[in-house]
Amino acid sequence: MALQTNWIVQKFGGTSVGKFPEQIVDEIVKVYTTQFKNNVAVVCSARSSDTKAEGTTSRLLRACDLVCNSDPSFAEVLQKVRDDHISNAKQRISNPELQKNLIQDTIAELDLVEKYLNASQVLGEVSLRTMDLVMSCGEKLSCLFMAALCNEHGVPAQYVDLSSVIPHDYECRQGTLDTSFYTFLVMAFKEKLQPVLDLHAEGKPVVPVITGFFGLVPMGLLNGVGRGYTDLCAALIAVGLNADELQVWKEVDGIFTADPRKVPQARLLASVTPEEASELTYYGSEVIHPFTMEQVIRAKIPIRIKNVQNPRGDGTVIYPDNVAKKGESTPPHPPVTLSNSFFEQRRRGATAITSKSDIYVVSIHSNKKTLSHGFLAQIFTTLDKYKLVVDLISTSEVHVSMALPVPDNESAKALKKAVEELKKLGSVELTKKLVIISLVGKQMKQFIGIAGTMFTTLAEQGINIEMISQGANEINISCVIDEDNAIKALQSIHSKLLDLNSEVELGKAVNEKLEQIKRLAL
Ligand SMILES: Nc1ncnc2c1ncn2[C@@H]1O[C@H](COP(=O)(O)OP(=O)(O)O)[C@@H](O)[C@H]1O
Ligand SMILES: N[C@@H](CC(=O)OP(=O)(O)O)C(=O)O
Repeated sequence: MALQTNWIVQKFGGTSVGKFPEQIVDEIVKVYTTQFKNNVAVVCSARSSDTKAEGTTSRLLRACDLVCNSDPSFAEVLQKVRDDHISNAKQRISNPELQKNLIQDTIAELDLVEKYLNASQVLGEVSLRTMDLVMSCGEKLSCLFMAALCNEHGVPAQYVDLSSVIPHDYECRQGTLDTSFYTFLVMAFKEKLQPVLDLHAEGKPVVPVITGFFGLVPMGLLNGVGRGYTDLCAALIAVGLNADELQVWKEVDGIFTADPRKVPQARLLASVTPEEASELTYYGSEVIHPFTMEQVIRAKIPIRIKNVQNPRGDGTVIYPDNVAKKGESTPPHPPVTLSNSFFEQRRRGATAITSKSDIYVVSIHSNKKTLSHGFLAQIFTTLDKYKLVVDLISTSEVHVSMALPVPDNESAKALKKAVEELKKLGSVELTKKLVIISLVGKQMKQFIGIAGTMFTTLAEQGINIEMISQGANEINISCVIDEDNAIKALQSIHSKLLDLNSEVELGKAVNEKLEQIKRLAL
């Protein structure tokens, strides 16, 4: 039935490569290649030995910032990256030949970065292109190391560098990240992987260890895609290889009904739809880069989120609930071919709850009697000028409230300037230290009273609501509250709408109907 290629793409994040490289090789890559007989392609992000904020990509970007400010201490930051990678190589690679080559390659890559940054210092600027070149070093070093570790541990592996797949003149020809660009990338990746595919065809399988950095993107990778770009890279490789599954390995068992660090009762979800995964990521639960989904879903490739520290766990599958599986031309026709898990999925009202911190609310009260035409346009032009994005908005006749993420000093300064300009339109009120609480679920629109329960629960807890908004796609109900109440809000709403018992009660009537259909189908 299904057109299986036996290829599985496994993406490992920076902290996993930093903390658990041996487990990745021995308990994951080796198990999938030798025990499950899969063809495995590995994609890695830049190493973070502890947190992402202190990881290699963050350090390389900090070095770029220092150069921009004519601060020569960028060399010290680069030295940290150098020391970290060399000591890691010495500690973890014992084969003298492999270790020597790894250290040589590591030094060569970092020397190159130093050259770029020295030149930038002379020029007094770091161009987007240079920033991408510098950033690519993180994934190169990480993959050089992981390829060496695989070989040392008896898994034949080959380093594959995608950092130069985009031709220099590409920007002139295209300029945006559109479907044609993605199609081009998929073809370019396939070409780059052809030698590996040839080895497989000759019966000499080798695991490609592929840089999660994929070249000098039009507008720069940070501008165009943002941090977390390796997820997208892995997705495009999965499409290129027509993989059976894209596995995104993290340090959490999968997607939970809430952040398990904040809500101890949170449950692991067997599956979520791509829309739900996107909303959860956007509203604070860093699950997967949102651009990833579109690519693999088009190619009907399921994404599975799994835990590096618990490789035998099932994880969470991200897959549309209305699309046929790979190899099937149409979706499975209900109810006969539907599995139990499908029914399980149908039962719930809300799927998960998430919170996004560092939110400010800007409220503008127009000085005209009614909203004049152009009022909203003026507001958004001002916000756009200062590169500020709006997460939620609610309007009344003469009033507009907007929730904006202000995660750093730079955006706080930009907002201050924007507020000064907005004062020309009316009175402006700014409220800080807020969070957005979002309830996400594709089935929510079929349930009456979920929003009611959410807001009554907050009222019962004595939590004041600054702003309410329901996403136009009806899979998200959000509100803004004081940040001090975030955990209380998450836990109390979870207990009313997402704990196993509450869910059973809420969905009782629907469940009975589904059981009836199921019985009829058997
Ligand atoms: N709904 C959720 N399900 C799972 N994890 C979540 C959720 N919301 C927030 N998180 C948090 O997201 C983090 C993602 O895991 P991690 O492997 O650390 O990410 P990365 O690989 O991107 O660095 C976890 O620390 C987890 O606590
Ligand atoms: N190194 C990049 C790419 C990435 O995807 O990272 P991670 O997979 O660790 O989120 C970053 O930090 O943005």
